[in-house]
Amino acid sequence: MDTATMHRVFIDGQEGTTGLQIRERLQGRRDLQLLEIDPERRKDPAARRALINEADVLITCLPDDAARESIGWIENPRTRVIDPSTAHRTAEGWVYGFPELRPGQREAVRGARRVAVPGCHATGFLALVVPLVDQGLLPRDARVIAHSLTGYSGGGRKMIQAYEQAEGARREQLRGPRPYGLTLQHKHLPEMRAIAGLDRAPLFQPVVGDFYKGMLVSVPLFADALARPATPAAVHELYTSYYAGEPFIRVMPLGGQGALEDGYLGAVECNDTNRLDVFVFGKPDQILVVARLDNLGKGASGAAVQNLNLMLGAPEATGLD
Ligand SMILES: NC(=O)C1=CN([C@@H]2O[C@H](COP(=O)(O)OP(=O)(O)OC[C@H]3O[C@@H](n4cnc5c(N)ncnc54)[C@H](OP(=O)(O)O)[C@@H]3O)[C@@H](O)[C@H]2O)C=CC1
Ligand SMILES: CC(=O)N[C@@H](CCC(=O)OP(=O)(O)O)C(=O)O
Repeated sequence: MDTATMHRVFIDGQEGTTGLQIRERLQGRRDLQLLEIDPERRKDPAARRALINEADVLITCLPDDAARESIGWIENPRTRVIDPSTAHRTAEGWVYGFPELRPGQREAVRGARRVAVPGCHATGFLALVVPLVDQGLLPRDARVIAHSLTGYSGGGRKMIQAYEQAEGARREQLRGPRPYGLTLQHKHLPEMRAIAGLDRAPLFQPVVGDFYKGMLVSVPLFADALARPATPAAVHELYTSYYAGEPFIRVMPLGGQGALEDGYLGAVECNDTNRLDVFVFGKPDQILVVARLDNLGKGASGAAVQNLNLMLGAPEATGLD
């Protein structure tokens, strides 16, 4: 393909955690031309503005305010946007970039001019909860609880440095898992509630651990609080048929058979892929559903590239599948 027919992509924030991972996934793509900014000028508004308006697709791997600013500089009507930041996930005029979420979503992404990449915790949560709500098993007014265990890369460059450069007593402290979001106001709550169509936000509590990446999002359910009687096997069957044919979502055997090690569920087995594994555990009166993903894969950069491919009419595979 010559450069005149290649899709021009500009990653604003190309040196950050998400930006670097997107670039890695796009390496070697012959249908794309990556517009590179001079590293010395990567925060220079004039240099960024020029590339933004040269691009067919702008990907904003930036803090929320910088992402809003970058998108505000678009003058070229051809420039489409993929925004991995938190700024537009429930905003009017934006498509939520989770193609597998429900029928029609993939088509909506294909035709979209503005796509918001879901948050990593929200990706796991919604993969579990949307099928239950849409199939009428989980009432919209349910009181939903969710936990998430995540690697530290989700906290961006600063947190990565904090973990990787710690020494002495501080290093010892960081070995232990650390619950956070303890005001119960995590920034993913608005998208969790709105996209799932729940009447109220879940009670959500994440934990960060001393490992680079990998994520387990879990939602416990009492069987008698569901809209109709359901066993773990019935919930497993529901997910299996809901996600049938989806290349990146894998419903694992009931009870995690064959996927647990001495009864333990690993958090890192989807790393370096765009995959999300769904697990169903339980006994007759209690059900636990768990999503496993790479927080930097299906939880961020993999999802961004999957959306980019759909928008460009390219094969959906993300380079690291
Ligand atoms: N959708 C998802 O699942 C995920 C999304 N994110 C989101 O993606 C965005 C980036 O996160 P992440 O990659 O982890 O963050 P990082 O901190 O690793 O990277 C952000 C990058 O943006 C640069 N930057 C900051 N301000 C400006 C500016 N005004 N102009 C140009 N560059 C700027 C930073 O440079 P410097 O370091 O020099 O300041 C850094 O290189 C955030 O909004 C985050 O919320 C993150 C993880 C998952
Ligand atoms: C460990 C850690 O701090 N993780 C981040 C994950 C952020 C994320 O997924 O993404 P967005 O920034 O795009 O929302 C957090 O929980 O806020």
